[in-house]
Amino acid sequence: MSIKYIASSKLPTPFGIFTMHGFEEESTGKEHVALSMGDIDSGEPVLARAHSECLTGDALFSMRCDCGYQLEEALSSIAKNGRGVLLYLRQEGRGIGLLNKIKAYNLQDQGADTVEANERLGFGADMRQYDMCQPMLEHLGVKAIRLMTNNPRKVKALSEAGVDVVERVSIEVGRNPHNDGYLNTKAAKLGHYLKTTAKVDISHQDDDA
Ligand SMILES: Nc1nc2c(ncn2[C@@H]2O[C@H](COP(=O)(O)OP(=O)(O)OP(=O)(O)O)[C@@H](O)[C@H]2O)c(=O)[nH]1
Ligand SMILES: [Zn+2]
Repeated sequence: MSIKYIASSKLPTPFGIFTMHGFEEESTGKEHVALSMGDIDSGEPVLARAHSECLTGDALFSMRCDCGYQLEEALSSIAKNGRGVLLYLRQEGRGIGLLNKIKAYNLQDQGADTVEANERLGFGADMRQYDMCQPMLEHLGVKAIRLMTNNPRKVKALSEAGVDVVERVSIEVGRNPHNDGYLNTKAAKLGHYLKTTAKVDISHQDDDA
């Protein structure tokens, strides 16, 4: 994929001062951002996250998913570590876009799980691509990463795209009653490395009492 580097600036956050780098996909015009901190071009593996956009979780405090919590955890871990990079990838709703994600949420409100909802709308469960990551990391001088993710497909896709992922670092945060089922579905159907919460069906417990 052809990616054009556009500009960099400071980005002060509650976690520390990052440098923000803006990139543009030449074929689609999609804009992606990298936030970096510390020395990331020394060749030493860099703590990294490739975070796909989730407007609802990242900006609107949604508790339906774990995205906002993971974004915060990733930035906080990078700051504590003193060096690292977060790629903020503009592929909302696992690549189906915001408005389709709202349609998918509507189906989930009626009982579908996150995978079934995508499929009912005619999409695959996960439509994302990670081809932009390698050129973004190369521009930043990053040679190898320790990737914060629970998603085995992400590790595989990044490796296949030419990124040297030397380690997977677990990032399991933010489980709550609103995203419990969503996280269990991610583990069961998408293969995420997440502890699942056991569901005990108590609906018939008193039937013979
Ligand atoms: N279609 C759809 N997309 C969702 C739903 N919930 C969250 N998303 C999107 O899923 C993506 C989550 O991306 P990541 O944070 O990279 O998470 P991940 O691939 O599950 O893997 P991790 O690295 O373990 O977090 C974002 O693009 C969200 O907008 C949903 O119910 N339906
Ligand atoms: Zn989300």
